[in-house]
Amino acid sequence: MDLPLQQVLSGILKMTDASGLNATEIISGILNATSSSSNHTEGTTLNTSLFSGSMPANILALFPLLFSFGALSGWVKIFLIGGLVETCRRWFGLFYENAVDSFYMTAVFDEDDVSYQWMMVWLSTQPAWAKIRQVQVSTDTYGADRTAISIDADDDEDAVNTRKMFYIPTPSKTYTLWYKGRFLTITRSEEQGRWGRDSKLHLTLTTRDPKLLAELLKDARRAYMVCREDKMCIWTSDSTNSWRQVARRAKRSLGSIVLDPGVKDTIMEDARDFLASRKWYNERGIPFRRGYLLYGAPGSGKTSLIHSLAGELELDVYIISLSRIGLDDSGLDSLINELPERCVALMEDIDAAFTHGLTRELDEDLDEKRLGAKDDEDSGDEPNNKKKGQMPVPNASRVSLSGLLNALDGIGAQEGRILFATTNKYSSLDPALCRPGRMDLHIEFKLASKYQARELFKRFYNPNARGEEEQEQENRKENESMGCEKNEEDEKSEGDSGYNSTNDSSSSSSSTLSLPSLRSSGNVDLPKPAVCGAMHQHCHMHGPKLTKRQLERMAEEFADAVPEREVSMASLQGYLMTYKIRPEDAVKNLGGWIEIELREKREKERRKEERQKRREERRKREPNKREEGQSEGGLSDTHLRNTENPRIL
Ligand SMILES: Nc1ncnc2c1ncn2[C@@H]1O[C@H](COP(=O)(O)OP(=O)(O)OP(=O)(O)O)[C@@H](O)[C@H]1O
Repeated sequence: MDLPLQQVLSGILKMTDASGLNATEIISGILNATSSSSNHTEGTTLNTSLFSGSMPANILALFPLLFSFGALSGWVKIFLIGGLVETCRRWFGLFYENAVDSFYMTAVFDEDDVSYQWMMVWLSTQPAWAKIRQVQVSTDTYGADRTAISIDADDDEDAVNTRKMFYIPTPSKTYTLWYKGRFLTITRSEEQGRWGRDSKLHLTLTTRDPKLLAELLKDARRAYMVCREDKMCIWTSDSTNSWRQVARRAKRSLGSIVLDPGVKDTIMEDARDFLASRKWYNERGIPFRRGYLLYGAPGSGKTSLIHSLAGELELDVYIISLSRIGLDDSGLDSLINELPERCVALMEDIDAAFTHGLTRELDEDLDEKRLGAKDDEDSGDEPNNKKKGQMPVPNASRVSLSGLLNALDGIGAQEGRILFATTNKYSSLDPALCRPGRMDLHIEFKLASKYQARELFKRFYNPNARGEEEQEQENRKENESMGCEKNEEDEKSEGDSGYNSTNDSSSSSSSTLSLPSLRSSGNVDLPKPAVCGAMHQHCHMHGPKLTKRQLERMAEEFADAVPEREVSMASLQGYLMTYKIRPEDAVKNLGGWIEIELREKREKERRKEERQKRREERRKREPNKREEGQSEGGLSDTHLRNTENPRIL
């Protein structure tokens, strides 16, 4: 008989002694049962012998024992003792864990959360991090210029031309640091998540004081804000309807956007006032949300202004692309619900989602192609682009108007967000979309005025100059606070145009001209847009330094030649780009350029009118056919003036 069997039998003997049963009988029964197999298999275990071959009859003898009263009490004792031991073990484990935990604070940071980025940036500011010996190299900036240690820190030229590289914690490795005299460990883990690899940071801080962790988080947030203070983050939604940071841009100064006097200030003040009025809204039970509708001519600065305002208000921009393939009502709803509390949500070309789900340009192209094909058909000619002309318009967006309306002010719509929507087709928007509560402030952007042209010129050749509006404001403030007028010297110090100014401090007050590296021949052909690329190579060169008076004079001449509300600010800027360092030529050649622009514009308008006429005629011929491209969402042609009281600037 092998050892395990002996142990079992002796155990049974002990148990039965206590219960007074005949143990010998039981044992002999078991021995009989095992004898047949153990005879020819030395060392067979109890299990194999009991359940092999012809034994079932003998094994049955065990059952009366197992269920007999005396044996049962033995089993109960075993269970009780076992249970007691296990409970003690668990209690001890729990106690030990709690005892140990009371000396630590732990926190987990998920990669999707911005706090993960705070920690990564904070880590990079730690002197100990510079000495680490095992790292992962990454080109991800985690929303700030510096996460972990930048390898390119001393090699700026290289870093400008290529993507920067960073040291980040290796997954599963634990790093130890000190924070305010406390021991801190950081471990980064990577797991396969539902949509790809999920990264987490696990932090353990040896302290019993929860405030220390809060302090660390505050420090981390501060480090992050300092790191990105002149930057703003752009977020878009991915195919899973989650927000992803896609870019980090330098903030654009509000002064670089030239609008008619008062417009910028009105929007800025309104937005600032809104952000500071949470309590006011709560007290009155008004949803704490604000919507701005920027409409008007293309290239008039709508998008630029939004980005600039967001930068000024230190808010990130969340772009909601209504025409994104795969986005439907529920996706839009969840996107809007997931917006952070303080942010700028941007819906560009809000009309496009309900017409074709395509960009305006593509719309017009397709319209033209379709009409071209149709006209060819009408005239009996074989259309060259018949296939293209008959190309079905892909309707990528599945967002309905009611879905958008619900998402904008439904129960789940995020509080504290500022919504900016832009459109070039104001009149085609549904009044419900534009009503106060959804779009509270409507701002029209027109083609360039003479005032804008003049300010743009000044800005272009002296980016550091303050605009007329800013200057006036500043003067007003100064006069108010000091009660004195600006002296002559101050005036002079602004004499330098600053255009391509060097670091030489003397230059800031000088009013001399530095020789332009590239002089125009005086009679330059108007460069076509294609030439712009070639001109770029000169942008690092120095242009003339203009005195304030020269700049004013040129700007005035420039503005005189720009017809009121005929060309866009974007095209004016494009024109100036071809004269980056030749302001005089820009003024001289403007007349010719304007002529061409106006001719092209008239031509476009004429074509548009013709198209419109053809459409009308077709409609008359086929009255029952719904006009192509009209959306299912059914945007109303009713003009907004019928809506409640939107504030229109
Ligand atoms: N008012 C302006 N002041 C300064 N720059 C302007 C202004 N308007 C347009 N620009 C310049 O023109 C370019 C295009 O401007 P932006 O994209 O903001 O126009 P938009 O009105 O949003 O056009 P769209 O309606 O086609 O989207 C930008 O590079 C911007 O610098």
